[in-house]
Amino acid sequence: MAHTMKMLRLGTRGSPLALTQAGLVRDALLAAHAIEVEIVPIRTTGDRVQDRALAEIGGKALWTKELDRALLAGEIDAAVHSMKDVETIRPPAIAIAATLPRADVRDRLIGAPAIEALPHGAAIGTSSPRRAAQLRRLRPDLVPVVFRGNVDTRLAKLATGEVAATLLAAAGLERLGRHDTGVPIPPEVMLPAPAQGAVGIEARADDAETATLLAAIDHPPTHACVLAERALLAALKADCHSPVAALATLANGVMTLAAELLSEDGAAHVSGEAQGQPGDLSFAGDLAADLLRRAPDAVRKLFAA
Ligand SMILES: NCc1[nH]cc(CCC(=O)O)c1CC(=O)O
Repeated sequence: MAHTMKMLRLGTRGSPLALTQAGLVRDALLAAHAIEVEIVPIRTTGDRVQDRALAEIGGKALWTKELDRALLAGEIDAAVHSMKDVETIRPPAIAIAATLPRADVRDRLIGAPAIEALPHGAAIGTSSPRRAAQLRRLRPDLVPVVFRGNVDTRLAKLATGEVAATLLAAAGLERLGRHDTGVPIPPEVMLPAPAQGAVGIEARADDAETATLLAAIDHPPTHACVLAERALLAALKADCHSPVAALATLANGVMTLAAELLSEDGAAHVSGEAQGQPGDLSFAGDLAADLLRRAPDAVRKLFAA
């Protein structure tokens, strides 16, 4: 053999969804380059701790810490993430090198045909402060209960009748082949989490070779929208445990960023929208400041602490 092909080691969490997403990244890389790709599953804190609400653990970097360590130690060349689980502030030595095209951004309700159709006082399985607050804004009688585990675990728990319904991201359900599970909730009714539906690939900031390989599979519109949603989070000093929703969309080169902040019980909320150019995300920070200015106290105290 004259040549050994370049081998790119791709770190990922080990859940079925994470492995599926890593497979999408591998397939895209193999289609773009004559390289080999090895998928390296890594167990994260978030995978180990299944019995408490993540927000309760209060831990940071639940899904990324171990992958960050492996990346910085050179055990892997890149890490695949659901971007909505990635901390707002990343280590300076790690860069978001690419994002795949975004999937369906909506949440799906599973267990009832519509939020209005849920029985009075129904228990809804979710550990997402955003989903719990949005549900209670629409239906203050509903009772969110802690619901953890990967997508299959949650669907199995729902089947036991422990809760009347649950909400899951359409993106994850689609990627797992569950095309008929649940009904999509329009973003006008329930704005999704920042970066929902976007798969990102991170690499070491000083690794130019990997950056070049990943640039070939980047989807710039998705990348720009994810950066805008993350810029809003940064300006709010929020993270994936904050009751905040945000969605950026691009049309004719103009980006529109919609956002909503809620109190934990959804009784207080504020929402707004801003437009700008994808090359200058200052409008995201301006929107954050405007929302905080207009927010009721019960909302403001959760942000920009
Ligand atoms: N927090 C868990 C998580 N992280 C990413 C997804 C789904 C895929 C995505 O939104 O990109 C999910 C499950 C869910 O919210 O239903």
